[in-house]
Amino acid sequence: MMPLTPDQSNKKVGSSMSASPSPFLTPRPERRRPDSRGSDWGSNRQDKDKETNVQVLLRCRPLSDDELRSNVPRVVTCYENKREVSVMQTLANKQVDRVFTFDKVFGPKSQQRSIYEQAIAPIVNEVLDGFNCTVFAYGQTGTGKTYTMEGGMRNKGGDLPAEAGVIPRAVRQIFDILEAQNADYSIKVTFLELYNEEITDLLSPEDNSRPTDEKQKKPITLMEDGKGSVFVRGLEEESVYSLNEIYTLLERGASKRRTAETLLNKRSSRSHSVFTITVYVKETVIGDEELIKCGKLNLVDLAGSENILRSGAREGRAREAGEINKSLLTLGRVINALVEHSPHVPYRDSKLTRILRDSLGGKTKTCIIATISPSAYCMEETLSTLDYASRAKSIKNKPEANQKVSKAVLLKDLYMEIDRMKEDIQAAREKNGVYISHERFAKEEAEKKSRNEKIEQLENDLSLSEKQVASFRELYLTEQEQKLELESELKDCKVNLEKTSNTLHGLQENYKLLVSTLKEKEHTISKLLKSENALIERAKEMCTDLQNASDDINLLSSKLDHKERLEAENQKTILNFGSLLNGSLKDLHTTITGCVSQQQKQLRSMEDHVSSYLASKNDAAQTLESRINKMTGIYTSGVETLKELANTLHMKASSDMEQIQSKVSSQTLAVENFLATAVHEAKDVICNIQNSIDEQKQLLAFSLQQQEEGFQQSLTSARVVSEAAVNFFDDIHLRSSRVMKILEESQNERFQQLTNFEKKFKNMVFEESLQLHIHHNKLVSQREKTGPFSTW
Ligand SMILES: Nc1ncnc2c1ncn2[C@@H]1O[C@H](COP(=O)(O)OP(=O)(O)OP(=O)(O)O)[C@@H](O)[C@H]1O
Repeated sequence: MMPLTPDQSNKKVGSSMSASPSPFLTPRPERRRPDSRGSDWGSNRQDKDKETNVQVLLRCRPLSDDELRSNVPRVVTCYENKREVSVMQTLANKQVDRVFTFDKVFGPKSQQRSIYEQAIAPIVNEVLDGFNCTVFAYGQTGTGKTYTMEGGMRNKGGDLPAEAGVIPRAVRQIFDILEAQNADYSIKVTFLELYNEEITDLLSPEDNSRPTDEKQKKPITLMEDGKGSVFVRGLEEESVYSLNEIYTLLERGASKRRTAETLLNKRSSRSHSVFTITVYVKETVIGDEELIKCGKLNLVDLAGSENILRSGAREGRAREAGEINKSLLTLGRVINALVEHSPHVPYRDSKLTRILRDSLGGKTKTCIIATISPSAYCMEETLSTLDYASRAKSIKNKPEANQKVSKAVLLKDLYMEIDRMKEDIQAAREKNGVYISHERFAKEEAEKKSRNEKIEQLENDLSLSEKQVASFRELYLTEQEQKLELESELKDCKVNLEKTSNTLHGLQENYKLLVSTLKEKEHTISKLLKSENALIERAKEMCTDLQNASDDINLLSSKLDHKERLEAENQKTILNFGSLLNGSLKDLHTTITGCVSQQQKQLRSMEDHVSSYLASKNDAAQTLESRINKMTGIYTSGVETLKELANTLHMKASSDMEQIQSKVSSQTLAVENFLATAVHEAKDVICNIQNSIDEQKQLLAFSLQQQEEGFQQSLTSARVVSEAAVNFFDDIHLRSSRVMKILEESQNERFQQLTNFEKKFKNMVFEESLQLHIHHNKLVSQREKTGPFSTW
């Protein structure tokens, strides 16, 4: 490594926040030459036209241990691949997700290293290419701005720890690249703090003669260089030659930063800090001239935007928070004005915005890291940060590479700087007298000596540069000659141009003609299009009709299906009913047959009964007859005996005959009367019996007849019932088959109608497409006739 201008002492200079490479106050444009890395270094004219948006990255920190312990709900989800972050918001009892998109999104699990490699390393490369770049962290207090920007500085062994943030990593990358290129370089750093609108130098050496507060925080002024750029006058600019040196400075500066414990962060930064690293790299160029390339990286850690009540800030802290919010508010207004392209951008309203002027809407390449917390308790601030960052995405900067400075210029600038410093010292002496310690005097003397040596060296370089200027002059002359040649070429070109313009005129006439034909054609085409549209409309209507018809058919077929299903169900029910009825008829039939057979049995038994009864009656009549016959026999024998007795008596006593005769005759008369009455009675009895038998017979016959009639009647009624059931089923069957037939017919009819309609439709479409085709052909032939220039 060969550090350029090894200026061993600290020096006080005006540190510019603008694009001009401090400490060279008047950088001059030099001839452009290709960069050793292959980039078009110094291609400022091209760069000027290139607008780039401010890059906005979002980082969401993990929940802290306290938050995890108290089970704080998370409302933020990061989708790193989609570069989106969504916040779950509850509005009027409804969950609403607000989604924001950024250039890059880093979730709670993302590591310092990956953030650096993905987002910051390319920016550092741009710095080494001669651009001014700014990275700043913005977010609510306690969301990890300082963690992201600083993190852990270095391990005991000097290595970077895993939690090292953007600043230590950027510094390391710069050194690593320059060393690897074996470049001739010089690095200078400044570290300032902006607290309650006062700038202090975090790198100034401690002065033990001053009271504690004063010695640590020397106010420094912000000045404008008259060209719109801002620089900080009196800011310590330290030259650094090694990584360790820079880390020591960083640690010293960081330890001086004002921090305090708030409810939201145990070590809350109460100020904005700006760490600037300026890299000068010597370039070898054609001839003897040496050019110096300069790039600057501003790493800004803003104080946290905070809700004063929630952060628990009071009195001094509250004023602090108020100032912080005020400067952040101005930053917000500046961002809004830039996004809305307002004619006035209120940069001057706060020191923070004055310092960041070139980074917002200027020539610097800027990257904002917005930090948020996933906690539901911080949702309001998270949404405000996301809105802020989203708006910042639209800010456009016009990055320009810093112009390279020749050594001569550098030398001149250094002289001027020395003069100015001398003037400063003189002024200071004249005012109060200045005390400089021996040590410091010796140091400054040594510094002066080395500077003088440097000046000498630069003077040598200057003479070389002058030689180079001479060669450039020659180059200029040749270029002048070339210019003359070009001018004559230009004249020729003009003549050609005139000719071409004449041809163009002719062509324009042609064009007009063509335009009119084109218009006509367009008219025809528009008509054609209209008819086409009409056709399309009709086709659409037909399609809708067809659709409707098909819908109807579908409906009908679904209805038919339904009906068929119903009929099938009905038939099933009827069949069931029929089988049931058949069963019951069979049962009835069996019951009736059983009944008939029973009745027949009964009749038969009755007949048997009657016949046995008649037989018994007959027997009784016969016994009665036999008895009567016997009685008649007895009577006749009695009569004969009586006649014999009368004869004997007649024989025995003739005297008493008359008496006896009279008696006998009376007796006979009596007996005869008795017999006559007995016979009569017997005859009556027989007659009665006969009558009763007849009556019984009649009764039996009548009951038999009635039974038979009843049986016949039940038989006929059963027959009638079964006949009626059969008729009923036949009727149902007939009706269902008729319905089926009707349905089939209607279906066929519909189908026929549809096929007819389809045919008609196809015919129509065919005819219309034919017509279209004919039209189209006509038009094509017309176009072909009118010539090749006509277009559709
Ligand atoms: N990504 C992260 N991973 C782990 N810890 C983190 C992360 N971000 C922040 N922290 C921790 O959260 C705490 C607050 O972070 P930090 O001080 O960086 O916040 P800040 O935004 O700078 O706050 P302030 O604005 O108050 O200075 C610290 O203890 C830090 O270590």
